[in-house]
Amino acid sequence: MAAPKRIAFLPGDGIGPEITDEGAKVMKATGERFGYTFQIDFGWIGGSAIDRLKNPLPEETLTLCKQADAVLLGAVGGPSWDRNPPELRPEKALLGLRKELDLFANLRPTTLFPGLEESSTLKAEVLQGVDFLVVRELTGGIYFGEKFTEETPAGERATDTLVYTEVEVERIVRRAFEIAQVRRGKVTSVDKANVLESSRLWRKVAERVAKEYPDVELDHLLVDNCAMQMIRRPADFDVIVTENMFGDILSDEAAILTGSIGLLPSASLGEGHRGLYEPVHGSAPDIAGQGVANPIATILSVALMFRYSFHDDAAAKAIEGAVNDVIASGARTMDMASTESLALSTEEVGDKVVEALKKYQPDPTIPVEAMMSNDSIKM
Ligand SMILES: NC(=O)c1ccc[n+]([C@@H]2O[C@H](COP(=O)([O-])OP(=O)(O)OC[C@H]3O[C@@H](n4cnc5c(N)ncnc54)[C@H](O)[C@@H]3O)[C@@H](O)[C@H]2O)c1
Ligand SMILES: CC(C)[C@H](C(=O)O)[C@@H](O)C(=O)O
Ligand SMILES: [Mg+2]
Repeated sequence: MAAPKRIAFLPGDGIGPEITDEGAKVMKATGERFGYTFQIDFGWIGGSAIDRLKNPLPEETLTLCKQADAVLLGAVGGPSWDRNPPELRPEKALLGLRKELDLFANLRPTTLFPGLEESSTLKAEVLQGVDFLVVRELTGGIYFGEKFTEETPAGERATDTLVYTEVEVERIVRRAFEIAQVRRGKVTSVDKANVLESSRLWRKVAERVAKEYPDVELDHLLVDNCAMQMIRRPADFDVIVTENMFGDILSDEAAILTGSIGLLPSASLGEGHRGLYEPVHGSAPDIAGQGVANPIATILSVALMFRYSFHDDAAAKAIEGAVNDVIASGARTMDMASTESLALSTEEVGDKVVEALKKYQPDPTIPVEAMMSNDSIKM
């Protein structure tokens, strides 16, 4: 048997521990079926790390992540730390980890699960065929620019700067084109080139890179228009590539198409195989500790781990197929259920995915490569 995969396991805050338990359960069940073993190393991160070690991203956690094949993260943050100084905020850990591991490409797929059309606030006919991927730049832009606050005669003045270099834009745009080549061959580059200098650079680089991918169609949208088109004609999108903050906002908006933010997974990748896998949503302090959070975003993030870090599409597809089967069977956590009384717990949904995974049979008439949509990229 191959060497165990090393997993840095970072549950974090709020619902983080509840959902990552289910993610780990599904990861182990997938391992049993597809021949993997795991060395799972726990690390403190976020608010819980501040409370224990006075540091949102302790050195030992960072080392664990650097030594790992993949990182599985729950979420960080919560009201107890909201008044902390910037260096002692839970979110600082997330940004630090992304930067330290150079995870510049954040993939956030959005697909419609048959049977969940009614969970969305949008009309079912608008949602038919929704299957797109937001490729969010993750280590640059306004999140990482110079920031400071100063006293002025007009009172306090706060500054955040939005900076991108050509190299940063090129590598993320290139990644988007590579992904589009194995999807439906369409990239929408989203910017605010009518106002921002950094967006004008973004657009120029996107156009230059596009020439190397004649099989992929490129179009541009201004971010405000994109926010509107995403709910007006969501099925038209294939790959959306955009800068850090626009990607953050647009990917939460995309949750409305699937019916719940509790369904959206993400993979954060660099140049190598190591990746960080986490749900798009946060620590949901309003429902933490109740055992009602939806674990599917985390479980689907584990599927992305198999696909992008272990290059095993069959295993990834098995998890996604099992989630499809569980949703089709009517199993729902509170956020997806039509009435609260019918809702299952976090753990019950995780158990059902494990059961479905054991029974899951790929369709033998479809080769694995043809089943991929959000799938393989050249890395
Ligand atoms: N990656 C991360 O760790 C991450 C991401 C986003 C926000 N945050 C942090 O999380 C905290 C809360 O942020 P927020 O409330 O703006 O966003 P949130 O995503 O935590 O919650 C928004 C809403 O969605 C619901 N929700 C989220 N995940 C759910 C799930 N799995 N199942 C069912 N319902 C779910 C919540 O109950 C809440 O009503 C903040 O401190 C924020 O900084 C962390
Ligand atoms: C918690 C926060 C720093 C983070 C972000 O803005 O990147 C989150 O919203 C996300 O989408 O992963
Ligand atoms: Mg976000």
